[in-house]
Amino acid sequence: MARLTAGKLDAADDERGAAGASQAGPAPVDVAVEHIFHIYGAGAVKALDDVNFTVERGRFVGLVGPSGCGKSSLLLMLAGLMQPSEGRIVVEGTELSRPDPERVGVVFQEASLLPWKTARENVEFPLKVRGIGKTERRARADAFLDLVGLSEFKDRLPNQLSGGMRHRVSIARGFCQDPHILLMDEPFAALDEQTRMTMGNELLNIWEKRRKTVIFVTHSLTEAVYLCDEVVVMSHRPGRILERIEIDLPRPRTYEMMATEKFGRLRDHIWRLIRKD
Ligand SMILES: Nc1ncnc2c1ncn2[C@@H]1O[C@H](COP(=O)(O)OP(=O)(O)OP(=O)(O)O)[C@@H](O)[C@H]1O
Repeated sequence: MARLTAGKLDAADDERGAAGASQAGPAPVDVAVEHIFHIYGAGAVKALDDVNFTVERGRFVGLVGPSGCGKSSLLLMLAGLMQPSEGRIVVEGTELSRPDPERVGVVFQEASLLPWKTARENVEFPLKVRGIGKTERRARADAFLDLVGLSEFKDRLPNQLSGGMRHRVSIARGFCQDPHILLMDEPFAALDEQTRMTMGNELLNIWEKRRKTVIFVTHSLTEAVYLCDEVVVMSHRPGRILERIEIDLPRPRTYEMMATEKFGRLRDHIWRLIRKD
């Protein structure tokens, strides 16, 4: 599997100084979720109830909570794809009122690739839409396909790839757009456990190199603890924030850490919060 050797990626490093997490002092707030309330369909379903939190630049933040608590709704709002009934989302100091893929990119649960385009063309496509020239977009797509270990498969169509490979293409496409903030809605949910673990490690490898701000929705508490700097725990619907939990495990994360007492304590704590709610 490709590692972090793609020189082109260094050249494209984030001009915002996205490695803010490693700089002295607190990193700037990248995303502020300000008192979000949301009601679907003429008051029939109250989905979110005063959701309020901030995410600092360069952090990997998990969003967990019981099924139907409003995680996907919140992510759609963070992507500018849906407006809340009340409250606002502020990204880099500006209110987000519409999709802005240069600032906020999204990787959905379904790999959602265009079936008639090759892996490389799929990764390139959003760059093409943004008017980036062929040479540059191809170089960027190839670098990220290399990073997710798919250099040899870049000319294959999605139906010629395994489920795990399609997800890798999808993740390469998300990072390739080089958004400041990357939203991920259960990107590995459809994968078997082994592929899921591998993909989690690949994602961390890319993130450690790029230090994007990541907001990652998952149902897996193990995955949340393993990947994240912080886990935001939501209540049953209508979703509220129950607690923000700092995951103070060292990086790089390793498989062995999962067997430690600290890892177990963090996971149990989140589980008890969700269960008792
Ligand atoms: N378009 C809609 N119209 C009406 N109700 C909706 C709509 N979309 C979502 N809901 C309801 O809003 C609530 C929150 O849904 P949402 O999909 O955001 O939750 P979730 O936490 O992502 O769920 P899951 O973990 O099961 O994916 C649920 O009760 C859902 O049924």
